[in-house]
Amino acid sequence: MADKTSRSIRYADLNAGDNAETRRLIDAGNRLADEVARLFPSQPDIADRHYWLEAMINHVPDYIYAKDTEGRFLIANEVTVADNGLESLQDLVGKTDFDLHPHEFAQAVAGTERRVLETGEPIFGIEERAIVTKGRDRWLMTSKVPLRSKSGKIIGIVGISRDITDRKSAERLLEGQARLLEMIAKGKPLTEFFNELVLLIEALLPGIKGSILLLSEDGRHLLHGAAPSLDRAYSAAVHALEIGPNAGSCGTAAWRGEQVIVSDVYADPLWADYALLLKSSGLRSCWSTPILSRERKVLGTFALYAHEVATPCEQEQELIAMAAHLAGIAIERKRAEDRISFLAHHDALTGLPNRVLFEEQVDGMLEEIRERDQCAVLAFLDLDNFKLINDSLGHAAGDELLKAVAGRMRASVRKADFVVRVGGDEFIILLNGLPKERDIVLSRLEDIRSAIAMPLQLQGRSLQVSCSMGVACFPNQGRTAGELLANADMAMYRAKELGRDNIQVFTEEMAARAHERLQWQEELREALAGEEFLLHFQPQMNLGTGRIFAAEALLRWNHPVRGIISPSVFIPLAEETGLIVPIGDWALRAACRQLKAWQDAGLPPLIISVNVSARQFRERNWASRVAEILKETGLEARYLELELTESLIMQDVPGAIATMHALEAIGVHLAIDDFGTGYSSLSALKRFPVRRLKIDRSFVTDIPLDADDMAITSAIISLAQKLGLRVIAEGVESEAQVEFLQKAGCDEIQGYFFSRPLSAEAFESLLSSARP
Ligand SMILES: Nc1nc2c(ncn2[C@@H]2O[C@H](COP(=O)(O)O[C@H]3[C@@H](O)[C@H](n4cnc5c(=O)[nH]c(N)nc54)O[C@@H]3COP(=O)(O)O)[C@@H](O)[C@H]2O)c(=O)[nH]1
Repeated sequence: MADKTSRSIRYADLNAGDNAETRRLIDAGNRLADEVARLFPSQPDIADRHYWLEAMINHVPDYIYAKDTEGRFLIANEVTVADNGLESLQDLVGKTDFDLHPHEFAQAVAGTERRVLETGEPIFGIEERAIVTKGRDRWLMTSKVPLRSKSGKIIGIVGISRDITDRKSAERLLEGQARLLEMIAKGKPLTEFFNELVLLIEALLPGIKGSILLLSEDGRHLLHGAAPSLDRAYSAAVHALEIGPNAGSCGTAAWRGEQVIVSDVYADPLWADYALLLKSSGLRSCWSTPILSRERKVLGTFALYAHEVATPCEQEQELIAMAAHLAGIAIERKRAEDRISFLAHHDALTGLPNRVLFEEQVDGMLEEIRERDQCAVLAFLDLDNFKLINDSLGHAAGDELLKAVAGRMRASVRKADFVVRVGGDEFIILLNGLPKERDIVLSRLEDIRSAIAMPLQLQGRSLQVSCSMGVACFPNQGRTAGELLANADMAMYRAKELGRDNIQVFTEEMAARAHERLQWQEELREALAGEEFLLHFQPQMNLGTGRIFAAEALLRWNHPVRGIISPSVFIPLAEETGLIVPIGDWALRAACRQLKAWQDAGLPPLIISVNVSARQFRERNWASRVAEILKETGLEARYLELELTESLIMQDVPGAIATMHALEAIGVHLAIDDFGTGYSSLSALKRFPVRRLKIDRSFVTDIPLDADDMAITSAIISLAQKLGLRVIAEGVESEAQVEFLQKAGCDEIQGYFFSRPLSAEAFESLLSSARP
């Protein structure tokens, strides 16, 4: 039983039996009872009270102290003594903060205390920095009150300070993280971000130094990222370090893809080749952690260096993990941004800069060239017949061709030159810093053209592609990028006009022609709106019966000032602008309406033949448009024949065949115009649902003088006969030609020999007079 007669409650006599656990409890209880009796005697005296007080303040983990009016320590608890690096209270008493701490810090403390002494007002809960615990920088939350004598006179201050370093660190970490995340969100440069990150970790782990290294694109080397506090010479020596199984902490961490802790670089074999590099910095241990992507690919390393032989504690490991994670996010984000920016400024297929990048940089480049008083050349380049290759070999082959050509262009120019893919098969080349001699400039461009024209293998075939180039020189033929581009474009247009596969340098004459072309285009638009177009009709005659069986509708432009204009002048312009589509529709509608009117007027039955341009024919659902026009005009489809040129069909044979079948289904007849000029193969010809071949005028013109033309014409006629097609010769002007054609077995003729194209009224009279 417990002894309740004294203040000391003892359990000494309690019988614990054989139970060891119970024995231990009884012993602990007795020890506690002895301690309580010692601390709280039944009759405490002054000395006891003093002792209690001292025991109490020594149990408190906060710093408690009193100082006189001169800032000298009078008394302090044990933790204050110890954390100031002293053995006993006697060592502290009489000393001031100036004796213990750096001047700047002591002055700040003295200032606060002076305020308390002078005002007599206490100060509660201020935050102040302190250097305690063997020189470690701490944060304290301090309250100071005046110390008064019994008479109420202020004789010093009493202070109590709580170490809030951990809380401050957590706050600083949070603030730092927020700042870093903001930097990522704002897309700040990576070096700036890395420096901030390393400095934050260094601030949280005093004495520790950090570094970030980035894995090179080839994945073999580590490149300098940031090391704001490390020796520059060391950072320089580490830059481009090859990663490997024994390449220090960082090289090995990047190689293994896992953390490598080297507590003593002088003793660890991983550092055998590198420890000397650290010698002058006094660093001893290095802990490196790989920075990983979301797919856990190594992007770089985050390393901490300490001056002692050490391994990271739990808190340090947490900070390392956080830093490596944030660095990973920043790197990935930057790479994604770079990729987006690259895609926005480059052509995805060829990797060449695109027009956006060109426009962003060209003015700056021209400015530099101007400052250096040099010349430059801007070439606008277009591949010849690219569409034909694309359509005949397919888009994949077209893409391959573009990539190959882009590579050849890039390889033919210097690094400082600019090769841009504008779109499709169009490119811009800007050659910098050239001499003024025209011959040298042209020979450089000829080299590029030759490089492009070298044979290349595409889908197992050997191909050669030519290009047309228009050139404008800076500064004489354009002082701004816009002027140069416009002038080079005009020169390129001229190169195309001259049969492609050549280079043309801009001249003022080209500008004048272009200006004129623009004016024509504008007038064409007005012509369509102002109903300035009309049709003439040229009869087609059956050689066997001598009867007019058809009329070809031929477009004319009745210009208010220039008078009647031939379609050979305006059709190419209309093709270029796309105006040929509405103009062609107009011609088709007008031709159908006219024939229907003649039919209604009781004229002999006739076929109306209408020319179709490539652009019109490629229009989506063009066949349905033809059907609509027939419906609208009331003409039966069987009276309409559409003339498609051979070259139009050959641009896209499968597409053309599909549209031809759609037209055939409506009931419209088809003829191949200009036959013999478009290289259609016999096998292709067999697949075209056409009724008539029209021998091109160029073969008829020199009959009967040219034996070759006669041979070709005969061959076309017999080919048509074998394929069961009717054949008509155009451009027939003489009796000799008629005789030859008749003998060769040609079915029909059209030409000035019989009649020139006539106005509707004149044609109507001709038809009426030819009535049987
Ligand atoms: N897409 C469209 N093209 C059209 C349309 N209307 C005409 N055209 C094409 O314009 C080219 C020039 O036509 P045009 O100046 O009318 O010349 C035609 C005849 O006048 C000419 N011809 C006829 N007989 C003779 C001749 O004996 N000698 C000679 N020197 N020329 C002659 O040939 C032109 C008809 O050619 P074709 O169409 O190939 O039968 C011309 O390419 C027209 O096709 C239109 O509405 N849409």
